[in-house]
Amino acid sequence: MKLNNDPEIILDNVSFAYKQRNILEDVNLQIKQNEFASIVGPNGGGKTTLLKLVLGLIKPDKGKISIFGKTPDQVRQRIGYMPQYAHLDMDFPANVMDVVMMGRLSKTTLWFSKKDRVEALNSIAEVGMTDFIDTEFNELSGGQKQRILIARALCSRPDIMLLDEPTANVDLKTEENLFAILQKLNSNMTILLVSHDLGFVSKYVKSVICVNRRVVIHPTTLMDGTLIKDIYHGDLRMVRHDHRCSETGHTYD
Ligand SMILES: Nc1ncnc2c1ncn2[C@@H]1O[C@H](COP(=O)(O)OP(=O)(O)OP(=O)(O)O)[C@@H](O)[C@H]1O
Repeated sequence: MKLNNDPEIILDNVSFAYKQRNILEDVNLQIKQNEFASIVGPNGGGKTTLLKLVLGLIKPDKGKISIFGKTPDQVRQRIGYMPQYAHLDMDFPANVMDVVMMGRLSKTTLWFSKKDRVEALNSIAEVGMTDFIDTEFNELSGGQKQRILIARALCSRPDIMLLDEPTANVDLKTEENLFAILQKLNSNMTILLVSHDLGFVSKYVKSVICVNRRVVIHPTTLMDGTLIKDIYHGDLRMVRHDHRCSETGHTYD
């Protein structure tokens, strides 16, 4: 696979406000192909808002967003999205296959093709859930639901995957399994993932985007200490914070 060194996602001086309340201000961000970045920051800091801007669900008040050199709307089909689990209303009967097939719905056709079904089955296999194809979504455990939601985002075969807290409410073992799935996918797609953890992230994460009205990108440092591994039960990377992320923005020590 040939890597393109030009940034895939560019946010150029982007600001966004809800009802005149500034949520994101002067955001400059460049994400390259095959990046695996974790988006961290305090509650209400603007992480989901950042994902929605990249998806084109909301538009910047100021500045420009370019993805593969186009607007988010123009490349929407190339982006997979897994929304925050807590925001998902799945209070209707649907089995695993139905839920994953929703990821193949397009604006142009109202029916599914054989290819749609094959892609859905492949995505379910990729997250290790083939045995659950006919199971009701609501009967799955939290971790199994998260896997199926990843499969739903995956089955449109996106070049970029946006995931909003995919490991919320799952135990550490399940979290590790989900990250292992994402690492495999990262070999041919760019991954941006909102995470609740501020100090440590999975060893697969290459950089950390810190969002608190303003946005700063950090490198990650591989942890090889057994103590941290014992405490967190997994291989982790530490976020190198050489500044403070505060309400008023980012100040350097
Ligand atoms: N549709 C909306 N209308 C008005 N305000 C909104 C709307 N959606 C989000 N907000 C506000 O924008 C701010 C940023 O919200 P956002 O969901 O981006 O934060 P977040 O960093 O993802 O938070 P969390 O960690 O709690 O999920 C919050 O103060 C929130 O109340």
